[in-house]
Amino acid sequence: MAELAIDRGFLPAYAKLQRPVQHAVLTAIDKFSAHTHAGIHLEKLSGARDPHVRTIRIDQFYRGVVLALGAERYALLNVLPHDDANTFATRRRFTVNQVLGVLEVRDQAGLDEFTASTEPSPTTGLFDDVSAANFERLGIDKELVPLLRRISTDKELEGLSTLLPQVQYDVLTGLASGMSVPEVWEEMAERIVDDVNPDDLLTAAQRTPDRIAFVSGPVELAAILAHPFDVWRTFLHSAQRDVAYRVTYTGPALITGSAGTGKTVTGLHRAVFLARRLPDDESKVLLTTYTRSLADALGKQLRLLSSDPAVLRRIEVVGVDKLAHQIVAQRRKRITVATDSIVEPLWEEAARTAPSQVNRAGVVSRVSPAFLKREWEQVILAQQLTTAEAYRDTPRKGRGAGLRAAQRDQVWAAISGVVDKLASMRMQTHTQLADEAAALAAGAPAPYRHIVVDEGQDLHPAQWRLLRALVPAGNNDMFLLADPHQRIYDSQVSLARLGIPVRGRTRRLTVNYRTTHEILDLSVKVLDPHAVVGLDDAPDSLTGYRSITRGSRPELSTHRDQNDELESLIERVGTWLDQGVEPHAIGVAARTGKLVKAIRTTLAGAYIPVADDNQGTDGVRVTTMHGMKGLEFRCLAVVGLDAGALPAANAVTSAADDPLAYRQDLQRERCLLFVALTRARDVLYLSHSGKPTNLLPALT
Ligand SMILES: Nc1ncnc2c1ncn2[C@@H]1O[C@H](COP(=O)(O)OP(=O)(O)OP(=O)(O)O)[C@@H](O)[C@H]1O
Repeated sequence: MAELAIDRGFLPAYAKLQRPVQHAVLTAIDKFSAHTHAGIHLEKLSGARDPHVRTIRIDQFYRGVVLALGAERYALLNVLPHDDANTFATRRRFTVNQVLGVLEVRDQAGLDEFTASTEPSPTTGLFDDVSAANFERLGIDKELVPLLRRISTDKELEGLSTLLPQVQYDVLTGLASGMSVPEVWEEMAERIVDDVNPDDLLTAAQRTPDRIAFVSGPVELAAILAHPFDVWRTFLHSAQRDVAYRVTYTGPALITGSAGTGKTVTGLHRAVFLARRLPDDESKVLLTTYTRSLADALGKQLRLLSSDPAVLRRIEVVGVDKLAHQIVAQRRKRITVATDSIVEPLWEEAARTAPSQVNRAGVVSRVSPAFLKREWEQVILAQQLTTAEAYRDTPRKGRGAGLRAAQRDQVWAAISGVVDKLASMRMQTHTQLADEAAALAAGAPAPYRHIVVDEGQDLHPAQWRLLRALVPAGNNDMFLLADPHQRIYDSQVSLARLGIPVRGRTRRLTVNYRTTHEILDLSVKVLDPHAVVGLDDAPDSLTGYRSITRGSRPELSTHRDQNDELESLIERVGTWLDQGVEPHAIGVAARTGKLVKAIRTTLAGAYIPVADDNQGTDGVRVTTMHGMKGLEFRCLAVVGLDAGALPAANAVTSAADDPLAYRQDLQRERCLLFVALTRARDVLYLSHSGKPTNLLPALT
């Protein structure tokens, strides 16, 4: 019986078809599976670049393009109107990558045209440093090398993006983005195979799950086609697949990768993979993340990925704060969480009444509320210090200028005042709850078999201690996803010191699936060029971080005052809506809650629907840059990018008071802007009134 596999490119093509054509496609697929080879009308094409390509009738206007893999197996590549299908089919050639043994497709006619229209580079070529032998080692075809020698700019290379086989293009963009040959090779190393047979397309296709899905039957096919836009459900990038589907990690694994590299997607696949392998008892996977709204989003995506009740029953999705709350609630009924609006005034009062300090240079300064709060969370709670003596002796790594013993006593007294007040009000912050929950969990049997953590870069040590206590140490215990470039709170965590050793089990994802090249280029320039330190205590660089799509350049709009700026925002959002962008696919971000409020009122006043979680209404999402974490939008406006607002004055220590803290605070503000900008998929609009922030690079 003939068997049909689905190519990745077929899904977006299917999504665009009218319902009756989609229906005809399903009928054709059904017939295909029911017939033997002899019974299927597969048409060979004259002039085809590849003898294995065929077309198949869908209806009187549409044809499917099919690749014969051998042994009565076929892959459905595309469905197009008759003439377009023929053009698509005749231009393409299918080969086997000489190093990875995977199936490759190239637009051979396009490559021929490109070669004919490109002059040899008169200046330095983009790949002058890469020898022919190294190209071969990285799986680049010999026949392509003369063409590559003609490429001298990123833009020219990009002209090849739709023509070259994807894996070879990935290698070339890696090299062009500054990765060395060994670094690119390292990324491929685990996937290299020895016995590549260039004529065996079937084996090659079976090795290419990021392109070709062999479908077990009509049920699986229907599940894939039910959400054709969510390609990630079926086709993971090979690097994502490698980490998500590895059978055994001999302990905690850390997956890093900057914004949009598919960490969440990879974590979801891992959770489902682990759940499927659990024995049929009460064993569970915990899938957790930083906030409740992120956990809700994870839950929704999880249900998109798997509808199997047995799998869903075994995966518990819950935000880490709620988790802590639940655990403490099992012990005592009355828990009152001290929210920011309760705690902030306490810190302000403590800072106002604390004695002023004199630093080593003799400069007198007052402690700020933010300093006290961070000192409590990042030193005292992080290290579980309970006495002034313990605090006096403790290292304050990463916390800026040193404090002498007398100063530490003053700081301790100020902080204790706040902690005592909270206790007298019988209230606890989320971090305190996590600390208590961690202690409770450590004394009880671990309830989960596996834990998957998304957005790990912002978790507090107390939250890590809690998670550590909830799963027994061993194979596949913890699967952690984090990006230190998106750290927007203060937690500087060393996993090793928290009993979560990831050495030898860290992997990095580098391909951004969300954001266009143009948006990513701008976003990366916002970050400090110095490498940041990851949760594994190692420097985390952005080498090789790249996008696979192109789009329009981000636009910076300048205004004389805020009213004018908001008027333009209304116009811009209105244009997006008129263009058919759905309200929920539009985001607006600002640095402060105050500006967010003003924007909401302005948009609502212009009859633009604004999302409101409290009321459960859908619409354009307007939120602070902090609230943007983990989200994404087709069109995004980031407004209020004024020098006076970003970096936010109250979030940055003065450089004169403490140069190290100043640098850290500035870095956090950069990360925050980076998080906001990288939420955009296709279009990014920026605006300011007054002097623009200097965190933003010049836009040309
Ligand atoms: N293999 C894939 N195929 C198609 N789309 C993908 C793939 N992997 C990720 N994506 C898409 O790219 C976008 C970013 O993915 P995801 O949110 O998982 O990245 P992330 O690394 O968690 O991002 P961030 O850290 O910025 O929140 C999503 O729209 C996702 O659906």
